[in-house]
Amino acid sequence: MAPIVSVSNLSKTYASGFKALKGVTLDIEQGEILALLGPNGAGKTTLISIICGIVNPSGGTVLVNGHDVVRDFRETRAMIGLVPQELTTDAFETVWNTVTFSRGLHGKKPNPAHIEKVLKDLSLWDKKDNMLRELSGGMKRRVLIAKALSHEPRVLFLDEPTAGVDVSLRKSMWEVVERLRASGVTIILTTHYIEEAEEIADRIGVINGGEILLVEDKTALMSKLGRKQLRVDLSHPLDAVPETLSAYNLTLEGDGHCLIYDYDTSAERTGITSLLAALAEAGVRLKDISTRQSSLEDIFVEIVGTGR
Ligand SMILES: Nc1ncnc2c1ncn2[C@@H]1O[C@H](COP(=O)(O)OP(=O)(O)OP(=O)(O)O)[C@@H](O)[C@H]1O
Repeated sequence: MAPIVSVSNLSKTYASGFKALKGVTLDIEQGEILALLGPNGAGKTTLISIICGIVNPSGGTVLVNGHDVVRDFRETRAMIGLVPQELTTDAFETVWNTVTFSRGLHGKKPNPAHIEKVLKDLSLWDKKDNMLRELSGGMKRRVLIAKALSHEPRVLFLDEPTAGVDVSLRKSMWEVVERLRASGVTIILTTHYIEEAEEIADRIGVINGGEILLVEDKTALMSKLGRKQLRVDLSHPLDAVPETLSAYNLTLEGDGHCLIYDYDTSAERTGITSLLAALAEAGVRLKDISTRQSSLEDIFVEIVGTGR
């Protein structure tokens, strides 16, 4: 299937001369959840803004369902919903009117039944006649999502949807995202919460310094770059790693009370069995052993740190 969004060789130089995007190429598949991770200033918002037609590119192209975002602006904009970081609508307007108005802005005919469904899905139905200023922060965020869904977009961009949101609301927003995906909407989210990407994304894109460093299936990424660590707590501290264990690349930590062994999860043999035998052979007595899997966060820090 052709990608729903196709970005090729996209660049953006702002009027100040700053190069925010340097030749970004990225295909987004229909129906997936793609999380874009990157440090502050990486270019995430710039990329999203160009796809949504809010910022003009300096070079390259973006196609949404085959339409160019610059040339066929109306068609592409109608297919996209954008949930920005902040609510900028009139605080004295009601939820119902705000969301209904949003639909009209995209040139769609009124459809009260759709607006009702969106508000119900987002648990905002009982607040439909409230003014925005009467809502809690979390409800205001859900209004932003409702606005973005008002015109039935096929692609939804969420720019840090859960920044500053409490844990339970974050989980309920993830459920909303999951339901949207189940209904066929393609979702791209930027986030600083790596745990969020780990939880809900199908693919992870890492962007830094205006360049895409990697786009990969989440599970494949975790198993390819994920490493495991075996921690061996010792009954008696060691001054140094015994000579006979030098082949294992062990590190001694905790004032000699703990040996750390890094191993590759994808390797056929992890070497754990022979390590444990070698430890016994060397007369090293164990108190406890535990393992730790590197998280997406460890992987992210490694990728961004080395710029690979
Ligand atoms: N209008 C502008 N004029 C000049 N430079 C800009 C403009 N907008 C953004 N930039 C610069 O482009 C770079 C990328 O910004 P962008 O907002 O895309 O990053 P981001 O990845 O979304 O960051 P954050 O995670 O902090 O939201 C930053 O260095 C920023 O200062």
